[in-house]
Amino acid sequence: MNDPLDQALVLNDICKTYNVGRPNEVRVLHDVSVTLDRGEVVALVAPSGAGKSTLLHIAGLLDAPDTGDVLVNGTNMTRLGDDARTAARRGRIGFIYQFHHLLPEFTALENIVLPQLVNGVSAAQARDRASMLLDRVGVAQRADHRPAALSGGEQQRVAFCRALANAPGLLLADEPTGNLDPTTSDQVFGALMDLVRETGLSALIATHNLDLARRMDRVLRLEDGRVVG
Ligand SMILES: Nc1ncnc2c1ncn2[C@@H]1O[C@H](COP(=O)(O)OP(=O)(O)OP(=O)(O)O)[C@@H](O)[C@H]1O
Repeated sequence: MNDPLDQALVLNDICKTYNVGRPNEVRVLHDVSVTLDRGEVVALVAPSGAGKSTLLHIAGLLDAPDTGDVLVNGTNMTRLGDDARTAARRGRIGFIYQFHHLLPEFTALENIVLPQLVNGVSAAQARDRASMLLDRVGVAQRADHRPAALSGGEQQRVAFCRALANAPGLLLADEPTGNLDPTTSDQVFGALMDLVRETGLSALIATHNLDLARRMDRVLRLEDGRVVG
């Protein structure tokens, strides 16, 4: 039996239904179980509407399952109160969306500094880490630009850095390059994978792009709210 501490993420028999008891009830996830070992990078491939975003939100503690358990680094998050769950989300999990969601009034650097300040890191340390991350993804020269002055690929690279700002053990990404043209998507995805591998992160990355999926350790398929392989 595996040591639970070797598992970055365990989803056990997750069920989720929206609008329970109403005519528009949608059963989205049916007994979904997923395990990610530490350092493993897994692609989540699913047709539109299959429940991929719902699953990522539950794994990222942004939404709660109706039944089932979510364990991050061996800690059962479903049993925690709201404050402890928020702290765990901030410190242990990085999230990347299809759209960057950077704060428009702050520079690239400041967007990566802010989540660290919220997590209690000193301003000097936070700036050092933000600079280091921007350098790793090749946008150090854009540190003082606001998001509107960056290209789509640069914005998404900055969003990767923000997700890694607090050195989480687990990265969750929902179509992280889905908003970019194919060439840029390929380059930006390469930068993300380099960063993930260098930092030894575990990651669950949803994508419709099978070429990108093949660059990960394993592909998990979700259909009609069930894991099919
Ligand atoms: N808050 C909600 N209330 C009601 N139904 C919802 C809600 N969120 C999602 N759904 C429904 O649940 C199903 C799964 O949605 P989800 O967003 O998880 O799919 P997805 O696989 O990520 O799709 P896509 O690839 O198109 O983003 C869809 O039928 C959707 O309409």
